[in-house]
Amino acid sequence: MTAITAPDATTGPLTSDAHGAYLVGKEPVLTARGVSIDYEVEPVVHAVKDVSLTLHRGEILGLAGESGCGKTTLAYGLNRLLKPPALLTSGAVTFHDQGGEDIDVVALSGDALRAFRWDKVSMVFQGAMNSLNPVISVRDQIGDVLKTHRPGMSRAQRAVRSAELLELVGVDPVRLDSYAHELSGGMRQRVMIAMALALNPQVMIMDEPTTALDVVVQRGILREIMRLREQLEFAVVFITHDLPLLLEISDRIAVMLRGEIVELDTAESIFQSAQHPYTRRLLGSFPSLTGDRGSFVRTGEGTGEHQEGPHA
Ligand SMILES: Nc1ncnc2c1ncn2[C@@H]1O[C@H](COP(=O)(O)OP(=O)(O)OP(=O)(O)O)[C@@H](O)[C@H]1O
Repeated sequence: MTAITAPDATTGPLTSDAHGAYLVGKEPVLTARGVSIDYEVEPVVHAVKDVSLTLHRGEILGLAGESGCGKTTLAYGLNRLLKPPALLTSGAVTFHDQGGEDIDVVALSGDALRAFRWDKVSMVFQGAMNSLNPVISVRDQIGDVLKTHRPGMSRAQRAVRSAELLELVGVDPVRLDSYAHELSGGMRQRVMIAMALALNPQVMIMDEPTTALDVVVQRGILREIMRLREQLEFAVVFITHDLPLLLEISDRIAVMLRGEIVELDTAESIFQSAQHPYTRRLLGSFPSLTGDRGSFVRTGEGTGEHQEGPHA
């Protein structure tokens, strides 16, 4: 088996071909069993149907499928972010905490639920970069997360941690004094990722985290996420329409069709030997995945993005 090396921060593919090797011996961190979620409207929308999956420590699990298949609804269900008319009608979601405790996510409420979100599982939303508060500095926004969830931290400790978090995501800590409008889209998204990382979550759910950004900025941020995942060992549920991208970054990919997971396998197997006709159709709908050029997906060759700097 090929040895795993950290991808170079500035050049080369986002991740190595041996990615799937991360799963060997890894414990589960989040499991969903028989999860069904409806939107209680007229007529009822069965958005997620009997979904079961296991996310392992440090794993990147890609969720693929066309618009409306239920990816976001499932992700919200995993993090207990569903709001009416969405309702989890059946199933279990269990978080397997680092200390060995199993947490019944569906049963959480009140303070325990608030602590669980951010602390154990955090989320970077689609378009999150637009949700930074325009009248509060980056310092105070990161500080607020720390103040709420780590009340024992002093102001000085919060300042140190906030600077460290910006450095982690490739933003110069002088930006702590900036406001959202003073930052580029890429920087704002990096700040959102810094906030999601603030409490050292064991799982991050990322829903189209870079879709609104241009390709060079997107790849810079993704590379940072890949590097941080190796450094901090959080697991990622990564949602995007961009199947070529998912094949490149994911350890495993779950393919959703009309609320169900129709195929779940390693990225390699999905690419080489997809079993479900829908998966094959989905792969076929991306010209870059077919023919000779398809090879760039697993190697990063020929994408013309090697000259890009790390702080795009
Ligand atoms: N508030 C709502 N009320 C009723 N139906 C909804 C609501 N939100 C989503 N749905 C429906 O639930 C289904 C799943 O939607 P969801 O947003 O989870 O899909 P998705 O795969 O994430 O799509 P996209 O990639 O476009 O975000 C769709 O049929 C959608 O129309």
